[in-house]
Amino acid sequence: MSTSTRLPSILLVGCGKMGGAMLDGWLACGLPPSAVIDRHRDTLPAPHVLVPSLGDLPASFQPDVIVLAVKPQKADAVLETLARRFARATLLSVMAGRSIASLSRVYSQAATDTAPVFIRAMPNTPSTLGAGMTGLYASPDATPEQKQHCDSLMRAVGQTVWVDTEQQIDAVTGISGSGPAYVFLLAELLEKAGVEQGLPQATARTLARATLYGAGQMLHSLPTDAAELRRNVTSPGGTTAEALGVLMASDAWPASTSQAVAAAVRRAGELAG
Ligand SMILES: NC(=O)C1=CN([C@@H]2O[C@H](COP(=O)(O)OP(=O)(O)OC[C@H]3O[C@@H](n4cnc5c(N)ncnc54)[C@H](O)[C@@H]3O)[C@@H](O)[C@H]2O)C=CC1
Ligand SMILES: O=C(O)[C@@H]1CCC=N1
Repeated sequence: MSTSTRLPSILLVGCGKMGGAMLDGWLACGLPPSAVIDRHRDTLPAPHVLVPSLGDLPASFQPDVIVLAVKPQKADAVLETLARRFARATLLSVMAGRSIASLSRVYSQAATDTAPVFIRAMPNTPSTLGAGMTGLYASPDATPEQKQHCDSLMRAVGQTVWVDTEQQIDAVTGISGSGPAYVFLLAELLEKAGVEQGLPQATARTLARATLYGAGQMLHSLPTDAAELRRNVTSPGGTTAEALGVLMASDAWPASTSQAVAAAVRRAGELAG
């Protein structure tokens, strides 16, 4: 997905699976001169700058937005060095769980006279193909321009929704942040079941992947409720009804999906810091 809005310049701290997925999308959308800090990233096209640590950044570099994409447990060391270099900054955190209160506390304790503004985003890895889904929450002191900068970054790699409370970002994490993993697990399990039913592995793999792709395309393109799309596949007395009788038993998918999402949300709360 491209965007006609000019993207802000960024300093991306952490370019692993999620940071890298977003960066791929931003580079494809004409990111203005920006910088990335990650020892494990090999290359970055000019005019962007790749450095192993903050101390290696050109002294004059001043990004519009600092994107935090390290593991939540690594955030404190990163924030302490950032606070000493960027007293006033817009920081977009994609870290699961870490609360704005905890991030602000670390920032303000690391240096005097800081005034950071934190915005939280919970993206997902389909961002690498421009098919991401990101939930955003801004601290009350964020300006419309700061929110617009962050929204345009995330819209450059997919869709965005803003939520009203910070707690809702944890729910977003349980649904769409972690959600691609649930779908990939379904692909694995369908492939395995196909092999159990006598199909060659490559055939089972193609069937599983193409089915998830086709069903995903229908969900994406049609306004129809998912329940109606499901009913359209389900002939009375037919094969799907038999399968759904197993999957829709109250102790099967309805229970396990709620429990799985609740477990993810609970873990996000534990990472708040
Ligand atoms: N992987 C996913 O699907 C999603 C991840 N997130 C969040 O994104 C963040 C990163 O997760 P992943 O990309 O999966 O982890 P990752 O381990 O793939 O990436 C983290 C990167 O941070 C780098 N790093 C570590 N310390 C650093 C430092 N001091 N300065 C600069 N770079 C440093 C590492 O070299 C690594 O490349 C996490 O906070 C996670 O909660 C959010 C949404 C989805
Ligand atoms: O597993 C995690 O903690 C991160 C956040 C959402 C997806 N991956």
